[in-house]
Amino acid sequence: MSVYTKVEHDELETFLRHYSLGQLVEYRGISAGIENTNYFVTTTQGRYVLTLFEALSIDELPYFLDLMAYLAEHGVPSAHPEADDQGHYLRTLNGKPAALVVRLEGKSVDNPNQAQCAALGRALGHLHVVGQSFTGYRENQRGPHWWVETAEQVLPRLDGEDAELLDNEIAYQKQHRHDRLPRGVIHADLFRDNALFTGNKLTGIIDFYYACNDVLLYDVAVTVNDWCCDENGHFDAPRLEAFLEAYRQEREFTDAEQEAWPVMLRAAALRFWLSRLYDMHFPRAGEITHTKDPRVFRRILARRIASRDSLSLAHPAGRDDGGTRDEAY
Ligand SMILES: Nc1ncnc2c1ncn2[C@@H]1O[C@H](COP(=O)(O)OP(=O)(O)OP(=O)(O)O)[C@@H](O)[C@H]1O
Ligand SMILES: N[C@@H](CCO)C(=O)O
Repeated sequence: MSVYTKVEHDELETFLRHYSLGQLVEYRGISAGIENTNYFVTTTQGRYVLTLFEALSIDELPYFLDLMAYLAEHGVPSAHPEADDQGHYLRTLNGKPAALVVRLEGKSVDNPNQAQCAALGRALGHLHVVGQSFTGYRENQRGPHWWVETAEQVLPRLDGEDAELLDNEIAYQKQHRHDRLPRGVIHADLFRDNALFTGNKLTGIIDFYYACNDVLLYDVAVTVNDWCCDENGHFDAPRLEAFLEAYRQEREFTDAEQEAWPVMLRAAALRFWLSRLYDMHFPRAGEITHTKDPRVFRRILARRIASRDSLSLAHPAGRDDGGTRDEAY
């Protein structure tokens, strides 16, 4: 249950007086999510999500809230933040930075179909295109420097094979620079639990709190590693093709991106293997965790290493059998 900061009825009523959103009808805590405290809030005028930010600082938050507003205004299915009577998206509630955003219809999907992958691919392509004109800037806090620092912390806790795989992958990634790849705003955490659907209609992308400016192809790789493969990391060709085809309708991949694809899929797998390893070995005090299994991303990484010669953006179905080489990991 992720309600770290309790909000009483009167506190919420007082808070809502700073907005033109009508009277409070009801509210309840949301159990999903790990980072922040979230409540569903219904007023006489509409339905909203109230987030109390538990870790991000007040200085960091305008980037995310301005980005969410910008994307919602530029045709990316997402939730627009609500401005208060001073025109600000951010206020304070119970000592925590807090924001209200529009509550989207729909639910996340555990087993997305081709049509849902296509809807998401199109939305991500559109986000990457319109994001080019967003003026905010934020470094990726989970980029190569973070990989190296985090690997140093988790390595002593890993067994020999895992430690070797992690060490080798960091060394491999260091040999690859991506200076020629298109960059811009990326979501950076577009997993299945961060998109809502009603049927095959994508009602919105949520949880922009890892968004940053980085390589666009990395965002594509993060997303397909979660949406378009099975639990062993095998790509599902129809879903992968549906995603990439729809993405391409918004933005064509460059030759440099085609070339970098196998490396990028590995980088994306490494990032989430590392964060899950870190969360498992160094749980935050007082956190009621929904700890996610690091082994899923170890398998995905091993699979991407094994199938490196067959991974292609031009022919995504390729040959993802990985031969027998991944047995070595
Ligand atoms: N705008 C929205 N509309 C509808 N539901 C939302 C919206 N924003 C969040 N939710 C719901 O709240 C849940 C938690 O939100 P979110 O994933 O942003 O949590 P978090 O704790 O901020 O992030 P994380 O998942 O990274 O820990 C989501 O799974 C979703 O059910
Ligand atoms: N999407 C992440 C957790 C939140 O950042 C994961 O599945 O490991």
